Amino acid sequence: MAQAVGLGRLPAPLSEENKAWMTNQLESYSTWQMNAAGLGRALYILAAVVFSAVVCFEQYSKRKERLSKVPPGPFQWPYLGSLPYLIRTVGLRSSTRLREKITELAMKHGPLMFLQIADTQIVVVSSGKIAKEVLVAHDAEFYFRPRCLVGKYLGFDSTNMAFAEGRNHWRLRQLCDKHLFLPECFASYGHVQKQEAEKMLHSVWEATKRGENISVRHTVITFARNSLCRMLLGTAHLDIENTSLEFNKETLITLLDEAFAVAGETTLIDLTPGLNWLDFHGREQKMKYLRRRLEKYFQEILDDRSQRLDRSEPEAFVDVLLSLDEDKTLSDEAMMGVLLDTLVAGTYSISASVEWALTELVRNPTMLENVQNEITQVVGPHHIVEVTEFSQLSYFQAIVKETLRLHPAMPMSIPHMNKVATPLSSYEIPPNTSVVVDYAAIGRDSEIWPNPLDFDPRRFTDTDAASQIDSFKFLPFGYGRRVCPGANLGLRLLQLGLAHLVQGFDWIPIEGQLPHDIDIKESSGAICFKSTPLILRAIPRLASTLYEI
Ligand code: HEM
Repeated sequence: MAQAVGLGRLPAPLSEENKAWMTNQLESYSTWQMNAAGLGRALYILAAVVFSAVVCFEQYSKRKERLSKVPPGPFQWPYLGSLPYLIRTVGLRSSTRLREKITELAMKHGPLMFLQIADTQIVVVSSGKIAKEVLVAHDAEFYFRPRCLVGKYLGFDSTNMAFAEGRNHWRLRQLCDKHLFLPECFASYGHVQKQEAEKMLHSVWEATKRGENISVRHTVITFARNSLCRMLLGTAHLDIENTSLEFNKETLITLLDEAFAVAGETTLIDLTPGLNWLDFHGREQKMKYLRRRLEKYFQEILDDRSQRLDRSEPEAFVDVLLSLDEDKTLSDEAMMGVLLDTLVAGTYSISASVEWALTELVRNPTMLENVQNEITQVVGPHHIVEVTEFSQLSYFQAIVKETLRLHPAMPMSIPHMNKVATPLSSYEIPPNTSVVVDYAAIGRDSEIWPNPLDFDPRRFTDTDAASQIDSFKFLPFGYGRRVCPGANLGLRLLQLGLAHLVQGFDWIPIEGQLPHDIDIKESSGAICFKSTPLILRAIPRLASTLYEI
């Protein structure tokens, strides 16, 4: 046995047998250790799997329970909903087929459809019966508007009429109803509307003398925009040659056209705030820039009108707004919002409707002849039709109503929204759901309208349109608290414009086209125009003195 100085007795070296035994023990220990670690890991994985399964199951059950309460709709992926399908069929940043696709899906899934797109829930209503529940029984619940980029920028932080809510909305509507939209108010601007209609007649006549074809859309937009601008902003600034101020007619036309184009182009990104970060094309930047220009433009008008205001005799609606608001309860933004709202909503919806009516009349020459004969019978050959004569023109009125049924200028409502869970039919609509009423689908419902896609004014010759609206058979102006406030004014200008064009001219397709070559494809966008502008030949049919102004 070895002896080391100061270390005491050292253990004897291991025998070969012991060494082997130890190695064996160590090996089995490390195998055991490895097995234990593996087991731990396995248990950990198992726990994670069980936990995930429980969470998934819970999520699945919740989702199943939630989906069992909401109306039917297309297949929904967890978190993404129907986004992948819509991206595939419509595209993320395209507005072209979105409305069409939604209507198509609703035809497949029923008159009350639920659509989940990422973080946004949408309900689409396409029958009059359910629309009545939304707009009458639950009008107070579905009266709100979802937040969106258009409301933020072009609605001047949702202070305008289309996006304001609660007291602010109610106040704006009261004010506009009382000073602009009541028949006796807009009738007081009758001379302005008449002058603009006569100017339109004159401009078409001049174009026929030059042998030009007529762009009906351009002609009617000019008439509607000029009429509304003069009623809302006054005549002065439209004609003024004032180099120190930015406002002039050209600026206004550009701004309104841009606002109309931007506001109408709803894409999937607009519908779903959670996808706003995908706005690589800078739509938000475009709106921001447009809002700055609109603000500058309208501020100059407000300042200018405030200075020149003769409080005893307001010339235009803007003067009424300013004189009513000496206590400053209406912000400048709210005034700008209302002016922009009414100019854009009014100009383009009236023009789209007149263009559709004339499209159908040229496609059906007998109807055009019949309506011209009726106007000649009632009005005679020596003067141009007056607003007071419209009530005697029953066939003409039927044409207007049939146009609004088959081609409503605003085919879908601006989205409504509920803030609390709301029962609808036998379902429950979760809070913060956007509710879109498909007004076009209601007017084309084959259960109510036989051959719904045929343009047939006889549907309205013997019936009272108001009762059709009250029974929710067609709703061109919406209904309830969000009903179009400009419906009566819109109808008046639509009739005025159409009656002048139809009385003043025979309308025929341009050379090389037959009546039925004129297509009735619809544009995308919130306001639905014919997809290609209507270009026609006009042939004067009255004594030339009637076209002079
Ligand atoms: C043929 C003419 C017109 C048609 C077919 C039409 C149709 C409509 C429709 C369907 C709505 C949406 C209702 C909803 O959200 O459920 C609406 C709203 C609106 N319209 Fe019209 N409109 C016309 C003319 C006008 C005119 C001339 C003006 C103003 C001068 C106007 C101003 C508005 C405004 C401000 C709103 C938003 C109302 C709110 O949210 O409280 N519209 N319109």
